[in-house]
Amino acid sequence: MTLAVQTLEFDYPQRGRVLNGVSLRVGPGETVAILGPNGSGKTTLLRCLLGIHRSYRGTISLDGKDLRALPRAEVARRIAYVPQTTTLVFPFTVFDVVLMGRTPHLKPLGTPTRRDHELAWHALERVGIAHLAGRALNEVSGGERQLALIARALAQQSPYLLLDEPTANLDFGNQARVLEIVAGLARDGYGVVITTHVPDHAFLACTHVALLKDGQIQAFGSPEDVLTSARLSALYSLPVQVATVTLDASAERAAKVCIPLLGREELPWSSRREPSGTGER
Ligand SMILES: Nc1ncnc2c1ncn2[C@@H]1O[C@H](COP(=O)(O)OP(=O)(O)OP(=O)(O)O)[C@@H](O)[C@H]1O
Repeated sequence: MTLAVQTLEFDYPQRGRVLNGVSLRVGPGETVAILGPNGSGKTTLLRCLLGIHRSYRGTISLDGKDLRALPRAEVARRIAYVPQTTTLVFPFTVFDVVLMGRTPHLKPLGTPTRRDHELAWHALERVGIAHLAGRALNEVSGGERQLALIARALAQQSPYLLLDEPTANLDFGNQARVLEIVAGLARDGYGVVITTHVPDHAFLACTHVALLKDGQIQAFGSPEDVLTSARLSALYSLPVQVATVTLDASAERAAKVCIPLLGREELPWSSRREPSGTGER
């Protein structure tokens, strides 16, 4: 049971090669963060994984089957997608939009059942916006809309979820809540892929991380192994320090944080740097 990408290449006709030799995989209980600069190919990769871009070379297999050989409805039942933004022409309510997540499970011309309604409510409650159910999606804030789109994907109950910058429009608290949801989904056995511009989020919520630059994977593995100062500095072309911050006086609880140095010699707050060769990455 995996969503596996092997030596993927993709070209846009006017742009040329955008993905080059990309390989990675996500299985149940795993969350892969794709990190990379603007324009490195993250959204294009997600679009290939969703079967939207089909003219790629290489292979994408979904639970052992070639993605391109699967009917679109089957792909939709197995992979849910949370886009960066959505604008709706019609004034659908938040609840309507979440209920649309059940569409791949409906019979042709079928209408949602009571169970579908229950699953939509459950998804709204899980992301903490049940109180917005009756509001028009176009009239809630950008962050609330993002949470509604995540709820729609949860209602879809697909074993794989792809989220394109799920924390982009969210305030600090909602970013943490979404990361908690993402980590919880993996614990519940989903396979999750997120794109993000925040390396710290990979430390906080992901089991794996893939670094993508100019359409090529620079490294793939656990955040602990992959997110080093050297790799992040090369990825973003600026000095980045990965530091370990202790969370209590006994230093038993610690977290890794990624800090762009912005020309500073010293880090801006007290932190425990790991010995050279292990933490000083
Ligand atoms: N429809 C398209 N036609 C032609 N070129 C495109 C198209 N969509 C994206 N590109 C180009 O492909 C490259 C990768 O774009 P993509 O959106 O996948 O990057 P990204 O890593 O998701 O970027 P960002 O972090 O800014 O969202 C960019 O150079 C972009 O300009």
